[in-house]
Amino acid sequence: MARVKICGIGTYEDAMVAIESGAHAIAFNFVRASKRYINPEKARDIILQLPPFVSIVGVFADEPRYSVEEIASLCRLQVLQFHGQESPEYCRRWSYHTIKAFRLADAKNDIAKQEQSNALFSSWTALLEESQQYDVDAFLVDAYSPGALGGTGKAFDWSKIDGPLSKPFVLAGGLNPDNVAEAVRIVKPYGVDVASGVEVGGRKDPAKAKAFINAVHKGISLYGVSI
Ligand SMILES: O=C(O)c1ccccc1N[C@@H]1O[C@H](COP(=O)(O)O)[C@@H](O)[C@H]1O
Repeated sequence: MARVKICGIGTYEDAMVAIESGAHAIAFNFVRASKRYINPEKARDIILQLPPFVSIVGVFADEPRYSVEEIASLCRLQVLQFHGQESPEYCRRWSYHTIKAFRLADAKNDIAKQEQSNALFSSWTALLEESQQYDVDAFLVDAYSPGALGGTGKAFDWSKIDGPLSKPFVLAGGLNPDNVAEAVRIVKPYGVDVASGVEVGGRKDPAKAKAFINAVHKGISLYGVSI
């Protein structure tokens, strides 16, 4: 089945909801502008109480390299997700697994002029071309939502995905228990990532998280192969 990452862990309870539901990875958000931002010390306190065999991911956006290094070491992160305008050079030579996130808008006109960025595209071809510059371990594609870097619960038009990326592909943006089985069937991603879709009142919800992972099981697919 597709790997599942639950993003935006804010409490120990959130983490255990994700883990007990069967998530393969959980993510802590260190993007200061995010409503899911967590202070690194608080994240560390949670992480040190967690059981093994779960990948711990840190989400960053245009954070200076030294600061990412500090947080990754403090929190014993295993994976870094770069969700801003990080360059190919910035994304190289980390001693952690790395994921570069791009955002895909449904149409060119949707993109506000002041938001043009090297991580924001309206065509799969352009995204694919840019991705070739990056030496990372996986790519994540999220929806474009004006004024936000991610975590908005908005999906993009999956039919725009046209051809494989060179590294494992994580689908994100507006996934929830009702649409993720179809998303997995259509897109056949390596993994799926969810924040809003498993929350109630800003906290991870056990029923939604379990329903999400059950639905991923129904969609199946890992690397495009049904297993
Ligand atoms: O979750 C956030 O608040 C966030 C903020 C800034 C960058 C990334 C963020 N989260 C990522 O957004 C996507 C999709 O979230 P959603 O399921 O649509 O709510 C996911 O990749 C998160 O890692």
